[in-house]
Amino acid sequence: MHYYEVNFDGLVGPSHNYAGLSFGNVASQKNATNIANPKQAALQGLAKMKAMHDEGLVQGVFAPHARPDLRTLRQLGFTGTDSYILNQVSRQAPHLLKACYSASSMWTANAATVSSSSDCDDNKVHFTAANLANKFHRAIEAPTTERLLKAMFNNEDSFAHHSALPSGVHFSDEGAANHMRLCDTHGHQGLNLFVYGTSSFDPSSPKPSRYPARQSLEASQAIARLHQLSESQTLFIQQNPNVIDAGVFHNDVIAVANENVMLFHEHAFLNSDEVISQITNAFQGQRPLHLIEVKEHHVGINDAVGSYLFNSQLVSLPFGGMALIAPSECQHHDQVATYLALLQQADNPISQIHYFDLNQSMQNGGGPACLRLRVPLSAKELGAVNQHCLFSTHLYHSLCQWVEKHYRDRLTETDLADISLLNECQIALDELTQMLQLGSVYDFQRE
Ligand SMILES: N=C(N)NCCC[C@H](NC(=O)CCC(=O)O)C(=O)O
Repeated sequence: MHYYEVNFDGLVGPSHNYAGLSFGNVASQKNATNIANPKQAALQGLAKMKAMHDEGLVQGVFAPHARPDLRTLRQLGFTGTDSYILNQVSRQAPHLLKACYSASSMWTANAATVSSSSDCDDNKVHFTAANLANKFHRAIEAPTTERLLKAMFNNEDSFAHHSALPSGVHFSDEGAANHMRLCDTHGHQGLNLFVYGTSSFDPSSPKPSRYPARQSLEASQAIARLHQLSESQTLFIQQNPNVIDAGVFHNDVIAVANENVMLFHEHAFLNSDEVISQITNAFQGQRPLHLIEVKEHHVGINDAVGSYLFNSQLVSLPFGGMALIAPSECQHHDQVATYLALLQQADNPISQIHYFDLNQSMQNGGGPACLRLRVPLSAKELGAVNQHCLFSTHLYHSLCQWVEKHYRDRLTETDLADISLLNECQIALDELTQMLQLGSVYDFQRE
């Protein structure tokens, strides 16, 4: 049966802003005081989805979360009307208002870990929503993510949903951003690579010293168990703590894989030579494995973090070959652009490189690969997906009109206390859930 890799891109929410919330994510901290343009951010994301769809790939849309997260603010002791809560929190705890207003759910590579039915014992596609325990503004995402996933993949014969792992740092889990899969084609058994920052239970495990490790080994192990993955086809690989300290807060900032190709930086993993031989030995595919290592003298770690080269999407094209979907920052970085030109010429399946302007998301540390959740699906499973969440030219036009109608083109911290922003967000999202036929997934629709 034919299999597809469907990319479900996070639609940028109407409250997209820069709040400096992610310690260890260099871009988020650097741009903390920038003025955001939510309208442009959403349109940039939609342009990428449209281009992927036009390439002949199957593309999906992942709805944003409702912000501000009033349920969390009430849980933290704020009471009264919505407008009173906004007033109180903006005076007493502006950092909480920023956290509860973040549009961070746009980075759907962190929404969940997904396993192909070809890899799971029960032949279902498995989803575990990420608890995102390391950052408060992201740790509040899991309940809505779970609801959205169930509304999009609403079929018990094909899909198995798991709740987020226990909250707290021990099982800190950041989803698919730390998972790669190597295989012949999407429908074949894959080799699952879980990349973690450190172990929470083994004090001797190496750790970064400056920035936090956001993925724990024990979280990755729990997901492999929940998803019924074969032990021989699952590897747990430790990230190099030094690159975490250089701003590589997720593996997808330093490595990307698709089918039989993995593009990675020479410093991505701890004990890299050993990791490479483990991967080579465990890979069961028939096609040649292309492990493309980018050397420091070609692209230094800081240039990789600055350009987000490895946060490109690597996709198989319908008529053969692969395309690298890179942020335009790579095109404007001399050394990286030179490297990519060489990569395209070299003997490997990467035949095309496309650049996208995702600058609004990039300024918060979210490149092309952060903005999408990959879901490998057989033709039958694809038929079981909520079809209203699959991209089409018609949906593209409807979503662009919806963005034009509801989104602001300027948002700063002071706007967050304004009740009219809250109302605008709720009206927009209510309309969106009807367009995507998601049902009442948001708290404000359920109260
Ligand atoms: N690499 C992947 N897969 N995802 C990128 C996530 C970026 C996100 N940035 C933020 O949450 C910044 C929000 C702010 O500062 O306003 C984060 O650090 O979790």
